[in-house]
Amino acid sequence: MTDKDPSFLFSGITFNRKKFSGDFARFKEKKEINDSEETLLENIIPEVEVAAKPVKKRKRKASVSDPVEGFNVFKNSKTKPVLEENEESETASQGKKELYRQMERDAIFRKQHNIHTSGTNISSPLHDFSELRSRYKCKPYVLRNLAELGIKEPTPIQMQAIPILLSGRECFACAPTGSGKTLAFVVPMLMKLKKASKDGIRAVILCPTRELASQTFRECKKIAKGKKFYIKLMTKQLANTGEFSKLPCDILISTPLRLKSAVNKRKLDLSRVEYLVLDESDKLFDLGLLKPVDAVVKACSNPSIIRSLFSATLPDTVEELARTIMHDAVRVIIGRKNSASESIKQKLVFVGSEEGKLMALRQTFEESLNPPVLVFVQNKERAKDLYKELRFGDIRVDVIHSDLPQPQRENAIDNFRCGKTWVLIATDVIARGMDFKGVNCVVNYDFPDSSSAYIHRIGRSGRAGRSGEAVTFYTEADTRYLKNIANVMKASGCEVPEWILSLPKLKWKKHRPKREFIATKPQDDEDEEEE
Ligand SMILES: Nc1ncnc2c1ncn2[C@@H]1O[C@H](COP(=O)(O)OP(=O)(O)OP(=O)(O)O)[C@@H](O)[C@H]1O
Repeated sequence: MTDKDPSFLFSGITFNRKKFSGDFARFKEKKEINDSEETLLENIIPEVEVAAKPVKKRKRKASVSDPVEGFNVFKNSKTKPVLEENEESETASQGKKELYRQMERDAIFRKQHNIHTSGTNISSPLHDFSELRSRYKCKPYVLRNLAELGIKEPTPIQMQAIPILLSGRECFACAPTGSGKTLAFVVPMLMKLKKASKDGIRAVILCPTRELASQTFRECKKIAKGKKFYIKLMTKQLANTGEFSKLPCDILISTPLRLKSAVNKRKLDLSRVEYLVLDESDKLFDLGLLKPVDAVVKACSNPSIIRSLFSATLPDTVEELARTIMHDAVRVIIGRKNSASESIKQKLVFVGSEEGKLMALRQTFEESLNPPVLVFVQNKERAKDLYKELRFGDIRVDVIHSDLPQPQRENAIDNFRCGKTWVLIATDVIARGMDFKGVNCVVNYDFPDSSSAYIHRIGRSGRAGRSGEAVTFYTEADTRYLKNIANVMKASGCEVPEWILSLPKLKWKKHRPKREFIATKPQDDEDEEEE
């Protein structure tokens, strides 16, 4: 990027200050708050949360007005109303008392649902979807569609993220895999957009993979059913030939690369976008995708845009980066940050060497194969190799990786979804966000390259309150990295052998060792045959 074309994520946006003087003043004020790190940390991050940066914990005395976790956030907040009864009129003081009571009720409710928030003046959580109507005048079609999909009660992330987004606040949210994050941003987006319009693109959802983008597209359509919204998926064809200037589009769902290329090459205008969602945000902020994401964020230049970030894993580095682009954002964490879903039974299996894996997998399938099963490997070559080994057996097996043409990738997903395929061999291309109903078991044939990869992979099972199982093979070479996975397992309530927990702590970047070929016959035999 040139100096004239500064990175948005790192340098901030430049816009016409005169034209948007009102908005600029608003941002300037917030920027000043953000500039003071102490103010930010003191006011936004409550002591109960894992702070983005190490902060000295201030000792605080318990008081009667400080009954539950979370409530203190408001007490410490600089924007909080201060009760000074002598100076206040009776009515105003009554109003404030009621406000505090409401805050206290909210804090109790959040505690019951494991919702942790930080930020000031956070909207009360939803107890029930019917509140969308009573509190926010939601149109009946949303409630009707939710009911038709069998969705009765909001999940904790929906309870809190929906009212935050409806109140016009930015938000970064971290909630376990399969906990309903998609609807947590789709529902408020549709409600805020109100009705279809032909005035350019109004909302963008960025997803790291095409499969996830098309799944999110379908989810949006389901919730918008009966209402004539223009919801578009950025397909290859649309990116290459679409008439963007005439395209009516309320919500555009895309991967970053396709969207960036449409913006650059075909002059797609994102300057009117009012809502931007970065789904699987930590993946989007990975080095490989950061540039196109940055370009898209920059192209969405509307100063009143509301951005939100969602993921099941939110590393501190991503949070720090996110803070540089967000304005007065509310942070919502469900349960513990960066933890696996508690409904998954997790197991580690020692297989000795690479050769041992194939035997272990075959044995596992012989003993009990309870489809649908997902088997994750380290890369596409290994996915192809493992598929070759398994495809002639009795098991209905298929494979998905990024070398396959798009229609074949879609077929693999569809066949797995409808039960035609029992075992799907996959690379991490489908490790995030994909919602396969009722995956019974995830096998990590190859050890995941990070603890967040582990959390996302195994999170393809145990979704929406269902139970699931995850088996992770490890070899001698993987042993050094066991502890990180074991910590995730322990935090989600699984038993882990003590010796693993006492292994030395290792700073883990990416564990992607060169692995031997997957083959039934040892490589030496094959060489002999060739000779
Ligand atoms: N309130 C609800 N009640 C019941 N089921 C729900 C509810 N909200 C969403 N679901 C269902 O839960 C499943 C998982 O939802 P979703 O894919 O949004 O999870 P997620 O949190 O985004 O997971 P991931 O982190 O893996 O992307 C979906 O099948 C969805 O339809």
